[in-house]
Amino acid sequence: MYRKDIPLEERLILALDVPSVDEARSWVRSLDGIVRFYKVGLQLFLAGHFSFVDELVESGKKVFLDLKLFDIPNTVAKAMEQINLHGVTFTTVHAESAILKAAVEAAPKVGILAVTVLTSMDQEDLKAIGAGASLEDIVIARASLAARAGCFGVVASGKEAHAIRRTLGDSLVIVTPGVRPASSSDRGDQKRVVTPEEAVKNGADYIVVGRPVLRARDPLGMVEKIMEELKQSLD
Ligand SMILES: O=C(O)c1cc(=O)[nH]c(=O)n1[C@@H]1O[C@H](COP(=O)(O)O)[C@@H](O)[C@H]1O
Repeated sequence: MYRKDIPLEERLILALDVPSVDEARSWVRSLDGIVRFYKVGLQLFLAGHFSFVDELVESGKKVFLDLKLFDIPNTVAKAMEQINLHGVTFTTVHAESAILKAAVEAAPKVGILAVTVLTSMDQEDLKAIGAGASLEDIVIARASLAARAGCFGVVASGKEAHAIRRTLGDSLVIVTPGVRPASSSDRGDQKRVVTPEEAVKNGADYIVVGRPVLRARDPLGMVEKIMEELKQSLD
């Protein structure tokens, strides 16, 4: 079951996967009063650095800084110390025990989300890198590491959200990307997709959406549709 204490306007995290700060600003402006939570990923961070992150935070938006850190614990801890200075709500770290523990310790002000298995991967992709276990077992193993390391939550596909809830209860928030509204036929590079409704029903607390909004003919209409679907899916 998803967490009940999160306002509806914060459950949709818009992925600002755009090449410039100007474009990002224009999205945020056009969604003022509708979307309150934004994800800054590698592309935009490399364009706008922390000054754009600070601008978003100062304007009252919540920021998910998605840099998917993966390095030795000391290096991740030093990077996390920088992130800890900027008022971001969530940031991502790949799920390995010592790395997660180092990240949590170094950034007490940031909600650390452990990346389980990317939504662009399927069982075949895992096999190709020598992982013999089932995709779901790997997601559960990584989510369990996240819980033990004191992470705030995990990034996981809506396909495995239910299994995470079944195994770990509601100790972690679940942030779900790879979301495609039923009307959207374009999955892009995503292999494990769910609708907003399926994500919530399976236990996701937040959904992350990029291209279905950014490439929509009517982006505002798409956001409203997703919000409405979220609202209907919450009890
Ligand atoms: O950490 C993430 O946010 C993430 C994890 C994951 O497993 N899959 C995934 O798609 N994402 C991010 O979620 C967003 C999804 O974008 P769209 O596929 O365009 O909706 C992108 O910014 C990805 O970087």
